[in-house]
Amino acid sequence: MKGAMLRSIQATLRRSASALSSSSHPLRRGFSSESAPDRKVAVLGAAGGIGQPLALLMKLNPLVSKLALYDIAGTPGVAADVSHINTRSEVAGYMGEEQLGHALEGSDVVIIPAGVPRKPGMTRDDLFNINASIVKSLCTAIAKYCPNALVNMISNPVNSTVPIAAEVFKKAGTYDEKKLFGVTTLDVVRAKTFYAGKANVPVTGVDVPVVGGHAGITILPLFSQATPKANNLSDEDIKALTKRTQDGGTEVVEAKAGKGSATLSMAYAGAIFADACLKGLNGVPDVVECSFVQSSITELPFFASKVRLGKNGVEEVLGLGPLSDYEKQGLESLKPELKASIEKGIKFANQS
Ligand SMILES: NC(=O)c1ccc[n+]([C@@H]2O[C@H](COP(=O)([O-])OP(=O)(O)OC[C@H]3O[C@@H](n4cnc5c(N)ncnc54)[C@H](O)[C@@H]3O)[C@@H](O)[C@H]2O)c1
Ligand SMILES: O=C(O)C[C@H](O)C(=O)O
Repeated sequence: MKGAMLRSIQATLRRSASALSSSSHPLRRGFSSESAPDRKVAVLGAAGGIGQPLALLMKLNPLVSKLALYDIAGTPGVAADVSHINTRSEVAGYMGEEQLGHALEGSDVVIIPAGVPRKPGMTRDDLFNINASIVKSLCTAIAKYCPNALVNMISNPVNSTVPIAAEVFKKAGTYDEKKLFGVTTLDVVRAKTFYAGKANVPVTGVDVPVVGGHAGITILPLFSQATPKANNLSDEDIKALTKRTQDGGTEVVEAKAGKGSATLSMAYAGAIFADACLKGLNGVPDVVECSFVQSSITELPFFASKVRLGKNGVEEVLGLGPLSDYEKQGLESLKPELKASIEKGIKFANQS
């Protein structure tokens, strides 16, 4: 019995490794390691629940030549572990504030999953008091040591931490709106999974844009634009899918029952988004992902929508496209909450 189980696990691992090494895998498409330019990626919060699997996935990405893993504790072990994987990038671990500058220097992309996660009963905004200060100090260091890097903000509440980062960069004189991203890819990942399940279509071909922000009703999946089109979904189905996408984070927080929030699916989503940023930097055409960025597609200064990525980061913020009446309502309902979260971040960054 044990032998059969072991053989089955080994077969699964072999299949996963072979899928990852295939040039059609989303994390490998675009360049072979031989033709890709040198790119340094830094992960801040690398010893955490998201940081560790994200470090693994970035180590598997052939577009990365240097991987810097930074945390306030625990990075030497994570870095030693990940560094033994026989892929392109050189890995270095950095621990404690005095090593943060070295971790950041020369970075092309900085991914930030540093900070505390939710426990059941908490909103993402309940994390503000702790995470706002963490993000502020990390962004101050980014402005000093790698002001040209693309910043992928994962730390919650994203609706406030992205405006905080923007204000810190403005004060430092380094702000470039094309280079700051709130990572909302997990909302897209969830919307695709839930839609494929309900519509009974293969998930690999599914696309669903998700706009707005990254908390509760500010997460607005646009199922009217989902592809392939599903004719078997009722209005009630779309409402249920919307609610499940909006509550996806809470579903995981409750299932983990006090042991944190989404880490593995977030690491996957974070790796997909960072890979898209790297492809854009490398000049791969037509790289489009949803992200929470500085925006003028609504009256709000930051908004998540489809974004075309290029050699300088954001190349174009794409519009919302045609919305159903239900989505139009959702859009109007989310604006006051999103506006308040953005303003809270801006106020925090400027008062302390
Ligand atoms: N954007 C999203 O879709 C999304 C999804 C899931 C989680 N998150 C958020 O990501 C964050 C991290 O979640 P997690 O589950 O990995 O938490 P975690 O507690 O497991 O890990 C966080 C890590 O951050 C480190 N850290 C704390 N202060 C730091 C600092 N000043 N500098 C560097 N590192 C620091 C901790 O030492 C820890 O290793 C949370 O805020 C969570 O809400 C966002
Ligand atoms: O829900 C959380 O607190 C974490 C994250 O924002 C998520 O969407 O899973």
